[in-house]
Amino acid sequence: ANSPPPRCGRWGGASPGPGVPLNPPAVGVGCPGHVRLTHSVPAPHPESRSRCVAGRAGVSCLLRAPGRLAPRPPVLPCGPLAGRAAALLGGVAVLGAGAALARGAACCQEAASPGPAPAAPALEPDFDWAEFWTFLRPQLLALSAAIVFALGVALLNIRIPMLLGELVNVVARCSQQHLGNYLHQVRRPALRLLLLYSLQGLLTFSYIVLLARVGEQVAGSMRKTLFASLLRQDVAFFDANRTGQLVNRLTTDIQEFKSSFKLVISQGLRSVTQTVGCFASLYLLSPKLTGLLLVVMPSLVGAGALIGSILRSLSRQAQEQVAKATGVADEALGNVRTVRAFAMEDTEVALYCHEVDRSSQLNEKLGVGIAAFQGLSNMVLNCIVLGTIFVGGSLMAGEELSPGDLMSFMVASQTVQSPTPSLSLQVVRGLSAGARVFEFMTLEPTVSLSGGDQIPSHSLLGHICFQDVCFSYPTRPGCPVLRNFSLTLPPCKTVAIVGESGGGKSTVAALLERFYEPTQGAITLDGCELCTLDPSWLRGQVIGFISQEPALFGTTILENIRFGKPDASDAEVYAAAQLANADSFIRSFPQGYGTIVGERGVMLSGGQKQRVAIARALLKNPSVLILDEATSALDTESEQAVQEALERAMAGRTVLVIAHRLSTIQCADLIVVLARGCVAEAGTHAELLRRGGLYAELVRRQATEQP
Ligand SMILES: Nc1ncnc2c1ncn2[C@@H]1O[C@H](COP(=O)(O)OP(=O)(O)OP(=O)(O)O)[C@@H](O)[C@H]1O
Repeated sequence: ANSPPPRCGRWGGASPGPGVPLNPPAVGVGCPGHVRLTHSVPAPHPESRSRCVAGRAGVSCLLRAPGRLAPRPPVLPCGPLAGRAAALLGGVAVLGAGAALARGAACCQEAASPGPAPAAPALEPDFDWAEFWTFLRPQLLALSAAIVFALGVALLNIRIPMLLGELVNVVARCSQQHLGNYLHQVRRPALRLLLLYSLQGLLTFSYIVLLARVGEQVAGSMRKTLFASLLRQDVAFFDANRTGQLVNRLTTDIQEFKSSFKLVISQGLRSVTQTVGCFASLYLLSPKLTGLLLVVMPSLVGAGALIGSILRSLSRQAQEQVAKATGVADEALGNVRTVRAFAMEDTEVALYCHEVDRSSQLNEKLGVGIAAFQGLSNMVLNCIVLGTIFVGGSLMAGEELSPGDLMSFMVASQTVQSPTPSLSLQVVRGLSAGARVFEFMTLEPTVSLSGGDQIPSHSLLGHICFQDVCFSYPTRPGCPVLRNFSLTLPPCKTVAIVGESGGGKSTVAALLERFYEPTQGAITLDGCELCTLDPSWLRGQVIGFISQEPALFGTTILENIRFGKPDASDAEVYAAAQLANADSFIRSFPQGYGTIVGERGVMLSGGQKQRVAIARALLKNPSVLILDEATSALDTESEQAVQEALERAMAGRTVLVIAHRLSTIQCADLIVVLARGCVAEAGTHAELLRRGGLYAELVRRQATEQP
């Protein structure tokens, strides 16, 4: 009855409406002087209040701490089939045949087992064999040895049924002819069998160890390369892909690929060798019985392939549904404070139950399919065993076949049939998982992380110009956010951008950080176009960015501050913290700078987090500082501490302030009102008030909204 609300668009931002560009001239200020920001009007803008709740949930943060999901335990290849021969001696060939299919069924079941949310791309990417080869090549020696050992096991599996037949013949002869020296007669074939079993055990141990090593090395390198590749991608890439999907590629997909790879080498190679070898042995044992098998086998394999493809598709649907359910849980748990704040626990539980129920239905359907497949296969395989005994018995009666040959035939024919169903399913799953991993591994970002010119620190002024910049987000190419936007930020001056929500203020900061490239126009730093400058130098040494919702990592305060400059000494960290007004509160903690801040800094207050973030930004001593609504999420008391820190931090730097609370930017050298993607008004606070335009209207509105 309580059908849950659709999830799409829950966190979606409003798209900008069509705007009329005003095309104002480029604006700037020239008078030098120290700037102090005041905070005389503490009343928050209503938008700021709403951000205070949503922002804490991490919805609008620019930086996110990477999620960590524990990988599933590795799946070892299935064991050899040698035990089956002994079982057959006791006349339980039926169970042996069923066991092989049960493994196939188990693989299907595992396929549908819960895991982290997988990616759901519209089109399945192709598997990149060339890329795969680069990971495999360093492991070639170990892999070759593993293959040789696995082939050795396969050859022994062909040979063992023959020896079993010989042993049965000896046993039959002894019992028929009542030979007294039974032990003497069976000793030789039994010892040979024992030797082969031992060798088979040793080879099996060796190839599994080697394959585990190769699998881990390949998977490890793939994980490292994929992670490095993901971190290199453009910010737009992260707009388009959910974190859960990306983490899934790093964990589940690589795990799946590794399991399939190992299974293909261990079982696939063995089964091909065994099938060819066993058919040859079967033909030598009895051409007539082999002919019978050849008539039945193709139809069995065909039917198996058909049912297998239906099961695979069901398995994929079930896996996607499980991922959907996991996604709902992931989102709710990740935003638990927002869920709590809105008393949405029951709705979230209902939503999760809905997805889990659908997943259970699909998995039950899959279970029915697997059961039918297994039941039918068991019946057919047992009929083959029965047919073999029936036809073989009549051949034995005509003395065309010995009991030992019949035994060998039955064991060898089971070896041929066993590995097929689970393997084909696993190969398909492994290839699609591998294709998803390689898809992002080979993706090249449009802006590389490093490379380009650097301005020597002694001549760096921090003079920034936006010249007729037009911009649309790559995920919304038809919606222009900035239209012929022009602005100059003179060195060591503070320029504030104000305007309606969604007007493009944060976008200006994102372009300056080169998170995105302008669609048209240019941005220059001291006359050099940003696109010619080294992005890692620009972000690492020139620009300090402090956002409304600072993203901290779940480690110590010291390490969080040092994130701004990894080679900074402890003394430098303490100095930055003092400048950021953070040193005293950090030292008041029992562990001081060694205090763990919790996931995304959850164990610190908003104001404390912000001051740690300011210290982190100041540690690199940036020439340009961007403050993106840095105090709007704070209460008056915290704001005061942060504001003091910011004022100290701004001295002697070019500063771009994005503000909602107009009270905080009254002393800026230049205030720019952004409307519909371009500069609608520009001037000092006093000038703009005198003009009585948009800015004056904003000030008036904020004043009346004060409690
Ligand atoms: N990553 C993104 N992908 C697509 N569109 C975006 C993205 N970020 C912002 N937008 C859109 O761009 C427009 C400008 O957003 P921006 O965040 O720059 O506005 P703003 O003036 O800073 O707003 P606010 O004051 O509410 O923070 C909005 O319509 C928003 O929906």
